[in-house]
Amino acid sequence: MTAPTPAAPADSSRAPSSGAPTRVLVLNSGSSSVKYQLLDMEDGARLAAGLVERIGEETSRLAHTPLKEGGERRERTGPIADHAAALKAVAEELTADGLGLDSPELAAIGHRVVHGGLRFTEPTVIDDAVLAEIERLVPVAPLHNPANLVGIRTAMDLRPDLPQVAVFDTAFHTTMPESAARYAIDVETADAHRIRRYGFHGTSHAYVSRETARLLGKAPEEVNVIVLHLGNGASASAVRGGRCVDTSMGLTPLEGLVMGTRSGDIDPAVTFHLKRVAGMSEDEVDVLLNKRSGLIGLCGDNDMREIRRRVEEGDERAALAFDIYIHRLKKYIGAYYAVLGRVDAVAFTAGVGENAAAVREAAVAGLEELGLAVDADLNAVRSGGARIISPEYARVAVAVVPTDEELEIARQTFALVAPAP
Ligand SMILES: Nc1ncnc2c1ncn2[C@@H]1O[C@H](COP(=O)(O)OP(=O)(O)O)[C@@H](O)[C@H]1O
Ligand SMILES: CC(=O)OP(=O)(O)O
Ligand SMILES: [Mg+2]
Repeated sequence: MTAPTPAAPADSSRAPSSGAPTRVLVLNSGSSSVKYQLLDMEDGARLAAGLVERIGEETSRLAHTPLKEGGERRERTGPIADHAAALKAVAEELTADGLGLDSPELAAIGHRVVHGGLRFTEPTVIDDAVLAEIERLVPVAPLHNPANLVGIRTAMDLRPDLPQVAVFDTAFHTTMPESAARYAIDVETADAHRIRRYGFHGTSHAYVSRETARLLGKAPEEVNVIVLHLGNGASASAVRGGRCVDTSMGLTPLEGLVMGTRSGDIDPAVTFHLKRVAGMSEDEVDVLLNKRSGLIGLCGDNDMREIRRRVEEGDERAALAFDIYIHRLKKYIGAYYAVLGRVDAVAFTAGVGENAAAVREAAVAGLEELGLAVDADLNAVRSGGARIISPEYARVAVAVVPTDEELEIARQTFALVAPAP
C-alpha cells in the first residue's frame, strides 16, 4: 500500500552538510484523501508520513506518524470538512513534532497533480500560468485536479517563499506511441479538443517498473514489465525498457480496469442510452460512471477487504463483482503481453495489488501457457518489501512491488529545485 512503512529512523536534528535546505514535503491530494510525507533528500530518510481520509464526511480520520526515534503514531477522528481543512490539520501535526512548514530546512513542497494534459511532460515549478493550466484541465480530471489545486493553494498560502513543484500523473505516459495514444475517432475533432489517451498513475508506474527491474537484478532498459496499479483508482501499463508503451486509462481516469467506484471500459453508447432512454442528465451519467460504478456499483462495497470477506461468506453479489474485476484485469494482462511481445515481469502494486493475495492468484490463474504462475506460499507472505511470488520454473516473474509515489515525487521535486552539486 502507499501508506508508509517505517523507514530507516531519521536523525532530524542533523544539520545539512552544505547548509542548503534538503527537506521536501510531498502532498498527494486525492478525491477524498491526502497522503503526505516529509523526507530529507540528503539521505532519503522519511521524517514523518500520514494520511487524511474520508474528507468531507463525519468520520474523517487523520493518521500521522513521526518517524523520528521515539515518535508515536497519532490519530484524529471527526469531521474534516474539506481539503483546505485537512492540510491545516496536517500542518499542525507536523508543527507538533518540530517539523512545521515554517522550517528553514524545507527546500520545496512537491505536489501530485493528476492531469497535466499535453503541456506538462516534466516536473514543473508552479506559478500562476501553471495553476491556470491545471485549472483548465479540471473537466478531464474532475475528481482529482480540484483537490490538487486546493493542496497547492493552501501550501502556497502557508509558504509563499518556497518553490512548489507539480509532478504529473500523466508525464510517464507521454512516451506512448500514437498507435496507443490516439482514439480511432475523427482526427480533426480529436486534435481540436486535445482528445487522446493520456494515462494516469504515471509516477507509480515509473517507480514500480524501475523497482521491478531492480528486483530482477537488471537495468530498467533490459526489462519489459506489465505494472498493475490496483488502488481505489486502478490502471495497468505496458513498460518496454523503462518507457511506457501503453496504459489502460485514457482522456480521463475513467477508462480501463474495474475500479473501486469507476466503471472502467464501457461502450460509449451506454452514455447516449442513459441520456436518451433513461432520461439522465450529463452530470448524472458522470456521477454514475465515476462514483456509483465499479465494485461499489456492482456489490455496494469498494473496499477489497470487505468484498473478500463477503465472498468467503458465500455472498453471490460480492463474488460476481470480484469475478468481473478479475476478468477485466486478466484481459489487460493478455493485451499487454501481446503489446510487449516478451514479458519479463508482472508487478502488482497499490492497496489491492500489494495486499490482496486472492486478487493476484485469480488474475494469473490459467495463464501458465503464457509462462505466468503464482506460488501459493510465496503469495501468502505478508511483507512491506518487494518480492517475487512466482515459482522458480515460471518464465515470467510475478512480483509484488510496493509503490511509493511520495518518494518518487520528492526525488523529482528535489532534483528540480536543488542546486547541482
Ligand atoms: N489488506 C488488504 N486487503 C485487500 N485490499 C486492501 C487491503 N488494504 C487495502 N486494500 C485496498 O486498497 C484500497 C486503497 O488503495 P490505495 O492504493 O491506498 O488507493 P488510493 O491511493 O486510490 O486511495 C482500498 O480501497 C482497499 O480496497
Ligand atoms: C488517477 C487516479 O485514479 O488516481 P487515484 O487512484 O488516486 O484515484
Ligand atoms: Mg493512489
